[in-house]
Amino acid sequence: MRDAPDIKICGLTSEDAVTAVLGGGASHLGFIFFARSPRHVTPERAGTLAAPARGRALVTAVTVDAEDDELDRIVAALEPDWLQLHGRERPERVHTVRTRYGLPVMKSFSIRTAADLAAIEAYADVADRLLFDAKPPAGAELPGGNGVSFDWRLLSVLDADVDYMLSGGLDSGNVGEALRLTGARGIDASSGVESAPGTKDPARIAAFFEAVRAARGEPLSGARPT
Ligand SMILES: O=C(O)c1ccccc1N[C@@H]1O[C@H](COP(=O)(O)O)[C@@H](O)[C@H]1O
Repeated sequence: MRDAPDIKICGLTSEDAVTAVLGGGASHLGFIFFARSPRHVTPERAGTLAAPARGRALVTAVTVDAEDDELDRIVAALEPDWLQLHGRERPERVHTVRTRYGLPVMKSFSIRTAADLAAIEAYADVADRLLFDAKPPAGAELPGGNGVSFDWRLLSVLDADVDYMLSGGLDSGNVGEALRLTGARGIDASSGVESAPGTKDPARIAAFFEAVRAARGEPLSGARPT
């Protein structure tokens, strides 16, 4: 059996959500720094929310084409373990960010067709991990967090050693299929575990973790030994 996937729950804005995500066994927590997002938090608020995660899960700062001064503030206040670059950052910029902060960088790619995967080659030496998200729908305000999926079978052309997280519209109803169809070493969910944009739902979070366990044939947390 494949190793258990990393599980990142992104866009956390409340203590209750952080508790639910840590209780489920997440490997990564994500905080969004993008003013137009309903999940946007200040660096200071993210730092407070992240406190219980230290030593239990990796804290990820999600930014979109952020300049150095914004990244400086985020890194100082949050002390993230990872930086997720979810904009149009070129390979040179990814390299600069990684070097400036000495942190691992996850670079996102917007996927709709097979041709969209061509972009990843240029990032092979500068990104520590890739993240595949669906291309935002026309007119979308956000570059991510839109709750839409892409055709996961497109990823079958990737070499087995490509380390990526899969995101885009994942929820408890489809994550099992996503794991079955892809070689994702990590999965990332945001709007699929919310009751409304920006409001994480502890029951949906718990259902997401249960669905991952079920897909892997692991005992469910509610199951009692007989
Ligand atoms: O969630 C947001 O609001 C967001 C804003 C700006 C950049 C990225 C954002 N979210 C990322 O989008 C993907 C997929 O989210 P979803 O599950 O489809 O809602 C995830 O990696 C988030 O980190």
